[in-house]
Amino acid sequence: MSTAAAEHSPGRGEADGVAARARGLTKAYGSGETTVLALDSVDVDIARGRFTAVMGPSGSGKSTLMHCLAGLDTVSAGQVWLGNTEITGLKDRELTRLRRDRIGFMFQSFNLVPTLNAAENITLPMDIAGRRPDRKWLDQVIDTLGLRDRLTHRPAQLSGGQQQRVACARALVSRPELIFADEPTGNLDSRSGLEVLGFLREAVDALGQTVVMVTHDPGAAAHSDLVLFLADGRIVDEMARPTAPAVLERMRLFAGGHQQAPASGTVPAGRDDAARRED
Ligand SMILES: Nc1ncnc2c1ncn2[C@@H]1O[C@H](COP(=O)(O)OP(=O)(O)OP(=O)(O)O)[C@@H](O)[C@H]1O
Repeated sequence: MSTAAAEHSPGRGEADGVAARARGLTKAYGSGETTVLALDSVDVDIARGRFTAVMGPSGSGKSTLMHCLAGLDTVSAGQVWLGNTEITGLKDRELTRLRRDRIGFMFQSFNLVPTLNAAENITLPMDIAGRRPDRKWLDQVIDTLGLRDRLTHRPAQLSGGQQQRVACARALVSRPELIFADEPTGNLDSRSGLEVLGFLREAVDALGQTVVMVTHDPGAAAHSDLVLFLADGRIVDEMARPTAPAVLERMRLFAGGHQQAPASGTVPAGRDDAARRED
């Protein structure tokens, strides 16, 4: 099915066009009888200035979709655009530059450099690229994420939630067009998970960023504006203004008998209580 996230977005200001788009996106792994069709002709529009969650049973193609939209993986067929740039067909070097300049990534493992302090970790990608961060924006990100008094701490001196906030700031610092978050709360206790979701929400609401988050957790998905449901490599449904019970119910419908219970440490739903800072 084709999604039209921009039309479905709730009233948090107008969505401003499409940040990423795929048409007929197909990804097959292997060949012959062992071929796995991870994505089966997916059409999707990711609305700019929105928080989109991608859900689905294990193996439904969530990570593959994210990797193909982010230019981290090649496609077997179809087209992908970031803004107006078609990324399918770009050469490796062009893709590397596009990812560096226009996309932010947050993964389950924070990938912070242990010998660098928080401030150095935040600006590392820009330092590597030889670019200077916009000081005003950097300050805004640091304050929004509540990291001002943690900047000189190294990762080992920070809690899991604080480390994930640093990872979030690092993803935001170049003011990317699109932030991809793969299970960003997966390694966190529920309170830290809530914090991170609150900050992703704020990145969208206060800083105007666009976030796509892959998650297994209906409570986490409930913080988004729109949930896309994947099953067997296809987008089979979407839900605007999600709530955790409604997402869980929809997951049950699409899991085809092997429904996943939310993991322990599941993040409770609700946006309003999400931004509690524990400093
Ligand atoms: N490198 C690969 N080689 C072969 N098959 C792969 C590869 N990567 C993914 N697949 C297969 O593609 C399908 C989709 O995988 P993907 O990781 O995108 O699913 P997912 O929904 O993210 O799963 P999970 O929730 O378990 O992370 C699965 O059947 C998987 O086994």
